[in-house]
Amino acid sequence: MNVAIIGASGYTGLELIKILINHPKFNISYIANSSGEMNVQDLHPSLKNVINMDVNLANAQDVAKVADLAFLALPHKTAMAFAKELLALGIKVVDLSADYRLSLENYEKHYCEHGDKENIKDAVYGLPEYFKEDIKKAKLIANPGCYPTASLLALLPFIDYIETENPIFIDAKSGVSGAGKNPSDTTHYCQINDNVHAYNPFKHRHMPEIQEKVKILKGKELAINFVPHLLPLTRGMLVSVYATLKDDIDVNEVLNNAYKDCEFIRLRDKPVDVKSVAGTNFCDLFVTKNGKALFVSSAIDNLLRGASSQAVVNANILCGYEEYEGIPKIAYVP
Ligand SMILES: NC(=O)C1=CN([C@@H]2O[C@H](COP(=O)(O)OP(=O)(O)OC[C@H]3O[C@@H](n4cnc5c(N)ncnc54)[C@H](OP(=O)(O)O)[C@@H]3O)[C@@H](O)[C@H]2O)C=CC1
Ligand SMILES: CC(=O)N[C@@H](CCC(=O)OP(=O)(O)O)C(=O)O
Repeated sequence: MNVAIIGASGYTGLELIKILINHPKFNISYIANSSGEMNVQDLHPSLKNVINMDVNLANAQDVAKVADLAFLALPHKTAMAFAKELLALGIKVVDLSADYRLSLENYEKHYCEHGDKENIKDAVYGLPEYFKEDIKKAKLIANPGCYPTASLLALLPFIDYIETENPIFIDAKSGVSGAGKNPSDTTHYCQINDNVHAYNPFKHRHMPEIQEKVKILKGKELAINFVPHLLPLTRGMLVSVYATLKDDIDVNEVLNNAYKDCEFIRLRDKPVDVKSVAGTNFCDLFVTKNGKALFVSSAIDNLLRGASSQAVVNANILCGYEEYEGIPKIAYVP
């Protein structure tokens, strides 16, 4: 199947190219950014002698001539304009931005006015472990945020077993590539190097995304206290969930039962780390308890399981391929 990548000059766009070059079923037929008129090797010198393609100025009509499915690796707000046009042209869309992840009401509360109120209703949240049947039938996939991916995979199996009156904390840490390729004061080398800090505590836009999906899947409206941190790493995400158990349960059994048939979840018997998942679609999970205190830890690669490889898994499921086809599994270790 021919596919397009729009936003190919960004960090997640590059990861999409790298995965799709080796994919047994997808063929990259169109790549674009906001300017075009260059070769992909000018954008990404790391792809020299690997792929030789023109980069186009992104245009939905042109996509429709050469592709059946498009990956949108674009900023929020920009993505919805392209998605709307592509869907009208009969192109399936996997959107890596936040534009279709939330209900219309929640989106407009936490982002901005929505420019595609028609399609947001039918978008499917692309967390394969929980929405696979819906993904199979979708035309538009909203790929989850990186923090919600790591947080939901750790938290969801325990929702039925924790005291929901006590605070639930999610302490999350991300590598700097999570902020995209454009540098800012916060991501400047001198600010990030040898440093670590929290940002937007209890106010980050991924908190409502986590809460909304817990409500949909578990029927519970929970106050989840989400605090992200920035780490001096290029890629990687480590999430720690702290909550209180109702009863003395076997926490490993809960996790095992939740994910026993899941290709891309690995249960670890020691606390997880980001390097063991870097370059892969795995989410590694570890759980332990101290009396009623619960600790669940999850690690993903923010650019892959948190974005591009999860997007290709969603496309695999959507197209009726095996979910693991062409998906990276070997980590960048050491
Ligand atoms: N980085 C991460 O870890 C994660 C990112 N995401 C989401 O994925 C999306 C992409 O993120 P990321 O790759 O980090 O972002 P980058 O900032 O690295 O890249 C953005 C891309 O969008 C392109 N672009 C911007 N405006 C336009 C336009 N009007 N027309 C065509 N192309 C345009 C840019 O092209 P140009 O070079 O021409 O400006 C660039 O290729 C975002 O929505 C982000 O929130 C989701 C999960 C994790
Ligand atoms: C380190 C860093 O800045 N991370 C980004 C999240 C990136 C991401 O996955 O989320 P979206 O797709 O919702 O942008 C942030 O905190 O906004």
